[in-house]
Amino acid sequence: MSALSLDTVTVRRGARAVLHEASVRFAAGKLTAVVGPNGAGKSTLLAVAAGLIAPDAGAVRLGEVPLGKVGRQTLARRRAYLPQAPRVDWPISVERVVALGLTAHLPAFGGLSPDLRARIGETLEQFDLTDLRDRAATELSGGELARVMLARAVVGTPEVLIVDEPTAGLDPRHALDAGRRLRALAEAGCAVLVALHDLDLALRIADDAVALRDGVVVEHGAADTVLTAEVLSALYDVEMRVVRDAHGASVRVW
Ligand SMILES: Nc1ncnc2c1ncn2[C@@H]1O[C@H](COP(=O)(O)OP(=O)(O)OP(=O)(O)O)[C@@H](O)[C@H]1O
Repeated sequence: MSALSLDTVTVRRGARAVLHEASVRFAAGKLTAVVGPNGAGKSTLLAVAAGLIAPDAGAVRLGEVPLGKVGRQTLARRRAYLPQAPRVDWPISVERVVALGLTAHLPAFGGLSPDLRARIGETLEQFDLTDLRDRAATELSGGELARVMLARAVVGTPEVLIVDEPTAGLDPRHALDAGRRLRALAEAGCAVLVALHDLDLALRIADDAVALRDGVVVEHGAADTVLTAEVLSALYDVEMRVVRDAHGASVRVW
């Protein structure tokens, strides 16, 4: 059974299908990179998978259950979604932003249990945010805020984590850290879906990959069969090579 699946899902914007009959399965314990050029439909695929957009045709299922039949609180507990370039609009501390990721886990009344407090502390630590915990989130740099929002998405240990371009704006160390955290979540059993323009990171962290172009899933499978020179060159309309050495693989654009 897949943790999350899309079955011939179509999303239309006006007369145009920006996602066309997409069928993809995301397994528990796997990190899937969603790649493709600008406008290919990656964010649309992620938003429909998260239940934020209702498909015009086809079905999205969490486990065996259609998303429309999953209650809102259950959905908020079981899947986390982090959009591209998230914002915080009012001055709230970093620690509280991260705590918001636990909202669906809270009892209706009363404060945070020691357990949940400890989880917030551990998550701040993992994302190198302990020193920033009392800072207003509105006063952070773009990369710092990106780390805070990723921490908020994972603090509730979701079964399915959907993340749109989590490393945009991060410096190399924090981009790698974020990639490692996503990998660790997958290894702990979470189904992780990540839209990525950073193909080197995709090669490094992905088990599976989905290649999208013009709203169509052109390839879907094990990352080493999708993230190949042939597929990537056709996908991005530019000649690409995948170079492997003792340190791993990277993509070169010719
Ligand atoms: N609200 C909307 N109304 C009309 N068209 C839209 C809307 N949202 C997205 N689109 C169009 O749908 C297509 C897919 O957009 P999407 O954001 O999913 O692409 P993407 O692969 O995530 O792109 P990028 O890499 O640039 O972030 C694009 O052509 C976009 O212009």
